[in-house]
Amino acid sequence: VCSSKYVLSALHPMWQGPLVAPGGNRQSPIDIQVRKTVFDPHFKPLSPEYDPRTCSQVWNNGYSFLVEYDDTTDKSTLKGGPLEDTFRLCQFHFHWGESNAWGSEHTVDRRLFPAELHLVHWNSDKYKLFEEAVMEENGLAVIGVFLKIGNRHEGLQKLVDVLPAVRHKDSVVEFTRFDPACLLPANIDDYWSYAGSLTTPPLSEAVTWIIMKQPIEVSHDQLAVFRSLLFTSAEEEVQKSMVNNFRVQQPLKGRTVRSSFT
Ligand SMILES: NS(=O)(=O)c1ccc(C(=O)O)c(S(=O)(=O)NCCc2ccccc2)c1
Ligand SMILES: [Zn+2]
Repeated sequence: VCSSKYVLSALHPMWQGPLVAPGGNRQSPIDIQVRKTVFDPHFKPLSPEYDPRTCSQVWNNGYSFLVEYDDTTDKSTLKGGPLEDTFRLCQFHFHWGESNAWGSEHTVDRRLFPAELHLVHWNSDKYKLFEEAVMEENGLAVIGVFLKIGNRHEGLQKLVDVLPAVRHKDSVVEFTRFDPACLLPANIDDYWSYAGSLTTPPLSEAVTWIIMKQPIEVSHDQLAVFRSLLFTSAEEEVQKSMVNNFRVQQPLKGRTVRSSFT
């Protein structure tokens, strides 16, 4: 399990974090200007190998909902692509808007998507724990997948069906045997990669981002269930809809975005 309450509970009021982390020169998210990306012929095929049995729970941390995986062994890993080491899956979550017009964190030539999926992995070759890896520049690898409105996503529906059980902040529900590979697009060979950061506090500059070119399709109704979640806990008088949980875009600061395709 890679995210702990103490960090995240302080998350909500400042979840956008400072506009630019003090001294940050590799902050995320960014706009991917396709014509400025550089093809890297050395990228290997990306090889996600996920074991659905490592899926453990869904919790609402007051910022998004996280689907958490048991990351005490190398059962669900990501290798290849731009990565030199083996990275262990610890959680996935989403960012979305109050309307279908926006919601993603990254953009492609300024194009916004209604939502974005992040699969968070940490470098288990070099570090023993997520909390260690998150402090290191090669510590994390996050796969980003854009969501667009279209056909209902059958694989996602199992997750959508349990979301009402985690409506409030700090609620948790058991969730097992979910294969996150079903949320990847058909084509995982075409992606962009750049050196960036967490988009939530502590905004650590530890992330190798791998952004898929091909979006996945989800239905309007499925995304509407995301918006039925709440930022607030059951005790709070005023309930706030969990929407627009994305960070503002950050300056590229001279970074190169590499592509796996021409
Ligand atoms: N958009 S993102 O991929 O950058 C991201 C968003 C949310 C979280 C999270 O934990 O909620 C995470 S996390 O799982 O990496 N946790 C980061 C906060 C944290 C740091 C150190 C120890 C525990 C939690 C990442
Ligand atoms: Zn994220």
